[in-house]
Amino acid sequence: MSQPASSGQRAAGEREDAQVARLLTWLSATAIGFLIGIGAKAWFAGHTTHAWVLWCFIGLIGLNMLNFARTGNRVRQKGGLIVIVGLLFTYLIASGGESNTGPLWFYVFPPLLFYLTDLKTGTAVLLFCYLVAVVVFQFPDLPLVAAEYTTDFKIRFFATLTFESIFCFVLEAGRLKARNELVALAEAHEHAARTDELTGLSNRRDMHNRLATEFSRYQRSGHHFSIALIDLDLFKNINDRFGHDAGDEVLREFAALVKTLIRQTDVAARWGGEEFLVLLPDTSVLQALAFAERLRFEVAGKTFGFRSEALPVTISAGVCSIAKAGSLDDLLKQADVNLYSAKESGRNRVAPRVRRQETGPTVASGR
Ligand SMILES: Nc1nc2c(ncn2[C@@H]2O[C@H](COP(=O)(O)OP(=O)(O)OP(=O)(O)O)[C@@H](O)[C@H]2O)c(=O)[nH]1
Repeated sequence: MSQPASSGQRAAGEREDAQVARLLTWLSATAIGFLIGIGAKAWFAGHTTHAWVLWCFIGLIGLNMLNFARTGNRVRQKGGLIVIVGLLFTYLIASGGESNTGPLWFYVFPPLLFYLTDLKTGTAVLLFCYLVAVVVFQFPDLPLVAAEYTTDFKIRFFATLTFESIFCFVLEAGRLKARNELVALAEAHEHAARTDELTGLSNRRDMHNRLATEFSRYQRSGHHFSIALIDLDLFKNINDRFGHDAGDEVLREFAALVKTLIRQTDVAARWGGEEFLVLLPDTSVLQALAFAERLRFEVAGKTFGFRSEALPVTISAGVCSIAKAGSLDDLLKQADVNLYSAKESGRNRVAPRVRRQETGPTVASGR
């Protein structure tokens, strides 16, 4: 039986995606604002080259935003922003920025990095940036390196940055753990909301949703589907003679048997009490009758046991195809009428018009 992909996980992923998209836009816009301001300050202080370099970064961020608006590729947008910010910080460390305060901007990097990437990538990029910073600090004579820092500053810079990085790593790891636990919890709740506890099959609510989906598909594309409404015969007797636990065991065993007989695309649900409904997509009424008859035959031939007692179990089934019904309600009603007729004609049979055979499953005719 096919289960839909977890919507808990999907919803969490979509929410996070939208959140990251908002954050990226906000960050890019804020970075542009800062760069305009700091560039202007540098310009009026007479550091025109510094101002132009900062404004060039505005162009890069703008291009990155435009590229995202055009392609919608969020991964590339994230990667682009990280590379641009990394280059900007490298420039600020190498140039010293204004009054050698450039490296201070580096503190923005760790939280941004861990939020935008996973922990492994974030750590790897951060270590690479550390390496760049070490090279710039240790080799002030390198081309494009204009700043020199005191040993005291370097030690404090690395110590505080390392502390901040570890702190961000731990916080992000905690956030991810809590997020994963929440998603798992949401999934468990979602699963419980659509599953019958006793049999592990879909419950009535889930089946209603699946029927509605299948009906829309039928209306859209004309794909037929059928249903088989199945009821365990004289189930009350089993409860009365062998006890409620024995009855429960029969329901579980029957559900397990159904699971082995249906296709991946079929869905079996406990419709209520000792009644089950199987949804058979892309299945004609003849094929559905063949399935129901096979199930009936297997149940009649199977030994249901409870505490060394063999329990007499048979089923009756009413089958109907959407081709014979105008609506879902009508489909369910007709299946119910057919089930009733199967019961009326002596139980352990499939309706409509299936020839009873104890030697093997055979469908006499369809509707
Ligand atoms: N053990 C157990 N019994 C249940 C469960 N749900 C419903 N039942 C029992 O199923 C029985 C259904 O009995 P009836 O509706 O009289 O039907 P039946 O005995 O199967 O007779 P027919 O349907 O006419 O063949 C009742 O005794 C319910 O208590 C369940 O979850 N576990």
